[in-house]
Amino acid sequence: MTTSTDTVRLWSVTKQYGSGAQAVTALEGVTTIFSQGTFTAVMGPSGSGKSTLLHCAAGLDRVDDGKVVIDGTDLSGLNETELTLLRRERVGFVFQAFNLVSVLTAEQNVALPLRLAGRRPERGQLLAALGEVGLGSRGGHRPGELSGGEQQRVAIARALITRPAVLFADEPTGALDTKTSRDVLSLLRDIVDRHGQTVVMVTHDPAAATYADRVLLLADGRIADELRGRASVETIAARMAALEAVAC
Ligand SMILES: Nc1ncnc2c1ncn2[C@@H]1O[C@H](COP(=O)(O)OP(=O)(O)OP(=O)(O)O)[C@@H](O)[C@H]1O
Repeated sequence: MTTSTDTVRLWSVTKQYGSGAQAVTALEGVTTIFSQGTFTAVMGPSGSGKSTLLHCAAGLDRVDDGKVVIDGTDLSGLNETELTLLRRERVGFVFQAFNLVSVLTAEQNVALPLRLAGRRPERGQLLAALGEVGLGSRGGHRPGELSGGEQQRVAIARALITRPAVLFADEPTGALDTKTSRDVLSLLRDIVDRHGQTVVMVTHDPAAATYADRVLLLADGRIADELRGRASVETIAARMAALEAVAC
Protein backbone atom coordinates (compact mmCIF):
# COMPACT_ATOMS: atom_id res chain seq x y z
CA MET A 1 0.00 0.00 0.00
CA THR A 2 1.24 3.53 -0.80
CA THR A 3 0.57 6.35 1.67
CA SER A 4 0.74 10.10 1.10
CA THR A 5 4.06 10.26 2.93
CA ASP A 6 5.68 7.78 0.49
CA THR A 7 7.35 10.14 -1.96
CA VAL A 8 9.07 7.33 -3.83
CA ARG A 9 8.35 3.64 -3.52
CA LEU A 10 10.16 0.72 -5.13
CA TRP A 11 8.58 -2.71 -5.18
CA SER A 12 10.78 -5.69 -6.02
CA VAL A 13 12.75 -3.70 -8.58
CA THR A 14 15.01 -5.70 -10.87
CA LYS A 15 17.24 -4.21 -13.54
CA GLN A 16 19.55 -6.04 -15.93
CA TYR A 17 22.00 -4.65 -18.46
CA GLY A 18 22.70 -6.66 -21.61
CA SER A 19 21.35 -10.12 -22.32
CA GLY A 20 22.41 -13.77 -22.56
CA ALA A 21 25.92 -14.55 -21.36
CA GLN A 22 26.69 -10.81 -21.20
CA ALA A 23 23.78 -10.02 -18.86
CA VAL A 24 24.59 -8.13 -15.65
CA THR A 25 21.95 -7.99 -12.92
CA ALA A 26 22.47 -4.51 -11.46
CA LEU A 27 19.42 -4.58 -9.12
CA GLU A 28 17.58 -7.62 -7.83
CA GLY A 29 14.32 -7.46 -5.90
CA VAL A 30 14.89 -4.05 -4.31
CA THR A 31 11.94 -2.91 -2.19
CA THR A 32 12.13 0.35 -0.27
CA ILE A 33 10.38 3.64 0.48
CA PHE A 34 11.76 7.17 0.47
CA SER A 35 9.31 8.99 2.74
CA GLN A 36 8.48 12.68 2.53
CA GLY A 37 10.91 14.93 4.37
CA THR A 38 13.61 12.30 4.80
CA PHE A 39 17.26 12.39 3.72
CA THR A 40 18.56 8.98 2.60
CA ALA A 41 22.16 8.18 1.72
CA VAL A 42 22.66 5.24 -0.65
CA MET A 43 26.03 3.54 -0.19
CA GLY A 44 27.73 0.29 -1.14
CA PRO A 45 30.86 -1.08 -2.83
CA SER A 46 31.69 -0.09 -6.40
CA GLY A 47 29.33 -1.85 -8.81
CA SER A 48 26.76 -2.65 -6.10
CA GLY A 49 23.98 -0.85 -8.00
CA LYS A 50 23.82 2.61 -6.41
CA SER A 51 23.62 4.61 -9.65
CA THR A 52 21.22 2.09 -11.15
CA LEU A 53 18.97 2.43 -8.10
CA LEU A 54 19.03 6.21 -8.41
CA HIS A 55 18.30 6.10 -12.15
CA CYS A 56 15.42 3.62 -11.72
CA ALA A 57 13.93 5.47 -8.72
CA ALA A 58 14.11 8.77 -10.66
CA GLY A 59 12.51 7.39 -13.82
CA LEU A 60 15.69 7.92 -15.86
CA ASP A 61 15.85 4.17 -16.55
CA ARG A 62 13.03 1.68 -17.00
CA VAL A 63 13.00 -1.32 -14.65
CA ASP A 64 12.82 -4.90 -16.02
CA ASP A 65 10.63 -6.16 -13.24
CA GLY A 66 8.86 -4.65 -10.24
CA LYS A 67 7.41 -1.21 -9.85
CA VAL A 68 8.46 2.40 -9.11
CA VAL A 69 5.91 4.92 -7.84
CA ILE A 70 6.83 8.62 -7.58
CA ASP A 71 4.43 10.94 -5.77
CA GLY A 72 1.55 8.50 -6.33
CA THR A 73 2.26 7.84 -10.02
CA ASP A 74 3.23 4.34 -11.17
CA LEU A 75 5.99 4.91 -13.74
CA SER A 76 5.24 1.67 -15.60
CA GLY A 77 1.94 3.20 -16.74
CA LEU A 78 3.61 6.19 -18.41
CA ASN A 79 4.78 6.55 -22.00
CA GLU A 80 8.10 8.32 -22.70
CA THR A 81 6.54 11.79 -23.01
CA GLU A 82 4.58 11.40 -19.78
CA LEU A 83 7.70 10.12 -18.03
CA THR A 84 9.72 13.12 -19.25
CA LEU A 85 7.02 15.48 -17.98
CA LEU A 86 6.86 13.76 -14.59
CA ARG A 87 10.66 13.99 -14.24
CA ARG A 88 10.62 17.64 -15.25
CA GLU A 89 7.87 18.59 -12.78
CA ARG A 90 8.32 16.21 -9.86
CA VAL A 91 11.98 15.18 -9.76
CA GLY A 92 15.10 17.28 -9.16
CA PHE A 93 18.65 16.17 -9.96
CA VAL A 94 22.04 17.26 -8.71
CA PHE A 95 25.22 15.71 -10.15
CA GLN A 96 28.86 15.53 -9.13
CA ALA A 97 29.88 17.73 -12.08
CA PHE A 98 27.22 20.43 -11.37
CA ASN A 99 26.11 20.37 -15.06
CA LEU A 100 25.40 24.09 -15.25
CA VAL A 101 25.18 25.81 -18.64
CA SER A 102 28.42 27.80 -18.83
CA VAL A 103 27.15 30.65 -21.03
CA LEU A 104 24.17 31.37 -18.79
CA THR A 105 24.24 33.34 -15.52
CA ALA A 106 23.34 31.69 -12.21
CA GLU A 107 19.89 33.28 -12.44
CA GLN A 108 19.36 32.01 -16.00
CA ASN A 109 20.51 28.51 -15.01
CA VAL A 110 18.00 28.44 -12.16
CA ALA A 111 15.28 29.62 -14.56
CA LEU A 112 15.94 26.80 -17.05
CA PRO A 113 13.57 24.12 -15.65
CA LEU A 114 10.72 26.65 -15.60
CA ARG A 115 11.44 27.74 -19.18
CA LEU A 116 11.56 24.09 -20.29
CA ALA A 117 8.14 23.62 -18.71
CA GLY A 118 6.86 26.61 -20.73
CA ARG A 119 6.53 28.84 -17.68
CA ARG A 120 7.77 32.41 -17.49
CA PRO A 121 10.07 32.66 -14.46
CA GLU A 122 9.51 35.61 -12.15
CA ARG A 123 12.68 37.46 -11.18
CA GLY A 124 11.64 37.53 -7.51
CA GLN A 125 11.23 33.76 -7.49
CA LEU A 126 14.69 33.25 -9.01
CA LEU A 127 16.35 35.63 -6.56
CA ALA A 128 14.53 33.97 -3.65
CA ALA A 129 15.75 30.54 -4.85
CA LEU A 130 19.33 31.82 -5.05
CA GLY A 131 18.90 33.50 -1.65
CA GLU A 132 17.83 30.14 -0.18
CA VAL A 133 21.20 28.67 -1.13
CA GLY A 134 23.13 31.74 0.08
CA LEU A 135 23.81 33.22 -3.36
CA GLY A 136 21.31 36.06 -3.47
CA SER A 137 23.94 38.53 -4.72
CA ARG A 138 25.56 36.26 -7.34
CA GLY A 139 22.63 35.86 -9.77
CA GLY A 140 24.44 37.73 -12.55
CA HIS A 141 27.59 35.59 -12.42
CA ARG A 142 28.36 32.79 -14.87
CA PRO A 143 29.49 29.35 -13.57
CA GLY A 144 33.13 30.13 -14.49
CA GLU A 145 33.03 33.08 -12.07
CA LEU A 146 31.81 30.91 -9.17
CA SER A 147 33.66 28.41 -6.93
CA GLY A 148 32.81 24.69 -7.09
CA GLY A 149 30.71 24.91 -3.94
CA GLU A 150 28.87 27.95 -5.28
CA GLN A 151 28.21 26.17 -8.59
CA GLN A 152 26.76 23.19 -6.71
CA ARG A 153 24.54 25.61 -4.76
CA VAL A 154 23.26 27.04 -8.04
CA ALA A 155 22.62 23.47 -9.24
CA ILE A 156 20.63 22.79 -6.04
CA ALA A 157 18.58 25.99 -6.50
CA ARG A 158 17.92 24.95 -10.12
CA ALA A 159 16.87 21.44 -9.05
CA LEU A 160 14.42 22.82 -6.47
CA ILE A 161 12.87 25.64 -8.51
CA THR A 162 9.97 23.44 -9.69
CA ARG A 163 9.35 22.31 -6.08
CA PRO A 164 9.96 18.64 -6.93
CA ALA A 165 8.61 15.84 -4.76
CA VAL A 166 12.10 14.38 -4.53
CA LEU A 167 15.66 15.57 -5.07
CA PHE A 168 18.16 12.92 -6.25
CA ALA A 169 21.82 13.75 -5.75
CA ASP A 170 24.54 11.59 -7.34
CA GLU A 171 27.81 12.13 -5.46
CA PRO A 172 27.00 15.86 -5.02
CA THR A 173 30.22 16.50 -3.09
CA GLY A 174 32.47 14.22 -5.15
CA ALA A 175 34.24 17.18 -6.80
CA LEU A 176 34.45 19.39 -3.70
CA ASP A 177 37.01 19.80 -0.90
CA THR A 178 36.13 18.78 2.66
CA LYS A 179 35.04 22.20 3.92
CA THR A 180 32.96 23.01 0.82
CA SER A 181 31.43 19.52 0.95
CA ARG A 182 30.29 20.13 4.51
CA ASP A 183 28.67 23.41 3.50
CA VAL A 184 26.77 21.76 0.62
CA LEU A 185 25.67 18.84 2.83
CA SER A 186 24.51 21.25 5.57
CA LEU A 187 22.50 23.06 2.91
CA LEU A 188 20.82 19.79 1.82
CA ARG A 189 20.12 18.91 5.47
CA ASP A 190 18.64 22.36 6.02
CA ILE A 191 16.38 22.02 2.97
CA VAL A 192 15.06 18.71 4.36
CA ASP A 193 14.53 20.13 7.86
CA ARG A 194 13.02 23.48 6.89
CA HIS A 195 11.01 22.56 3.78
CA GLY A 196 10.27 18.86 4.30
CA GLN A 197 12.10 18.14 1.04
CA THR A 198 12.76 14.45 0.30
CA VAL A 199 16.41 13.89 -0.64
CA VAL A 200 18.09 10.70 -1.88
CA MET A 201 21.87 10.93 -2.23
CA VAL A 202 24.37 8.41 -3.58
CA THR A 203 27.75 8.75 -1.88
CA HIS A 204 30.96 6.84 -1.29
CA ASP A 205 31.82 9.04 1.66
CA PRO A 206 30.76 7.95 5.19
CA ALA A 207 31.21 11.56 6.40
CA ALA A 208 28.67 12.74 3.81
CA ALA A 209 26.23 10.00 4.87
CA THR A 210 26.22 11.32 8.46
CA TYR A 211 24.02 14.20 7.22
CA ALA A 212 21.32 11.71 6.20
CA ASP A 213 18.74 10.28 8.58
CA ARG A 214 18.91 6.89 6.93
CA VAL A 215 21.68 4.98 5.18
CA LEU A 216 20.79 2.26 2.68
CA LEU A 217 23.67 -0.09 1.94
CA LEU A 218 23.67 -2.07 -1.29
CA ALA A 219 25.70 -5.14 -2.19
CA ASP A 220 25.36 -7.07 -5.46
CA GLY A 221 22.20 -5.20 -6.41
CA ARG A 222 20.37 -5.94 -3.19
CA ILE A 223 19.74 -4.00 0.01
CA ALA A 224 22.27 -5.62 2.32
CA ASP A 225 22.01 -3.36 5.35
CA GLU A 226 20.25 -0.25 6.58
CA LEU A 227 20.94 2.33 9.29
CA ARG A 228 18.00 4.34 10.59
CA GLY A 229 18.46 7.71 12.31
CA ARG A 230 21.58 9.88 12.13
CA ALA A 231 24.58 7.55 12.37
CA SER A 232 28.18 8.36 13.28
CA VAL A 233 30.94 8.28 10.69
CA GLU A 234 32.51 5.33 12.55
CA THR A 235 29.30 3.29 12.43
CA ILE A 236 28.77 3.98 8.74
CA ALA A 237 32.41 3.26 7.87
CA ALA A 238 32.27 -0.03 9.83
CA ARG A 239 29.12 -1.19 8.00
CA MET A 240 30.69 -0.26 4.66
CA ALA A 241 33.90 -2.09 5.55
CA ALA A 242 31.89 -5.19 6.45
CA LEU A 243 30.20 -5.15 3.04
CA GLU A 244 33.47 -4.53 1.21
CA ALA A 245 35.09 -7.44 3.06
CA VAL A 246 32.31 -9.75 1.81
CA ALA A 247 32.62 -8.33 -1.73
CA CYS A 248 36.38 -9.14 -1.91
N1 LIG B 1 25.10 0.45 -19.19
C1 LIG B 1 25.55 -0.66 -18.59
N2 LIG B 1 25.82 -1.77 -19.30
C2 LIG B 1 26.26 -2.90 -18.70
N3 LIG B 1 26.44 -3.01 -17.38
C3 LIG B 1 26.20 -1.93 -16.63
C4 LIG B 1 25.75 -0.69 -17.18
N4 LIG B 1 25.60 0.21 -16.18
C5 LIG B 1 25.96 -0.44 -15.04
N5 LIG B 1 26.32 -1.72 -15.31
C6 LIG B 1 26.73 -2.74 -14.33
O1 LIG B 1 25.72 -2.83 -13.35
C7 LIG B 1 26.30 -3.00 -12.05
C8 LIG B 1 25.83 -1.85 -11.14
O2 LIG B 1 26.37 -0.63 -11.65
P1 LIG B 1 26.15 0.76 -10.94
O3 LIG B 1 26.80 1.80 -11.80
O4 LIG B 1 24.73 0.93 -10.61
O5 LIG B 1 26.98 0.56 -9.59
P2 LIG B 1 27.48 1.65 -8.54
O6 LIG B 1 27.27 1.04 -7.19
O7 LIG B 1 26.86 2.95 -8.81
O8 LIG B 1 29.04 1.69 -8.88
P3 LIG B 1 30.13 2.84 -8.63
O9 LIG B 1 30.20 3.05 -7.15
O10 LIG B 1 31.40 2.20 -9.16
O11 LIG B 1 29.72 4.05 -9.40
C9 LIG B 1 27.80 -3.05 -12.27
O12 LIG B 1 28.19 -4.40 -12.34
C10 LIG B 1 28.00 -2.35 -13.60
O13 LIG B 1 29.14 -2.84 -14.26
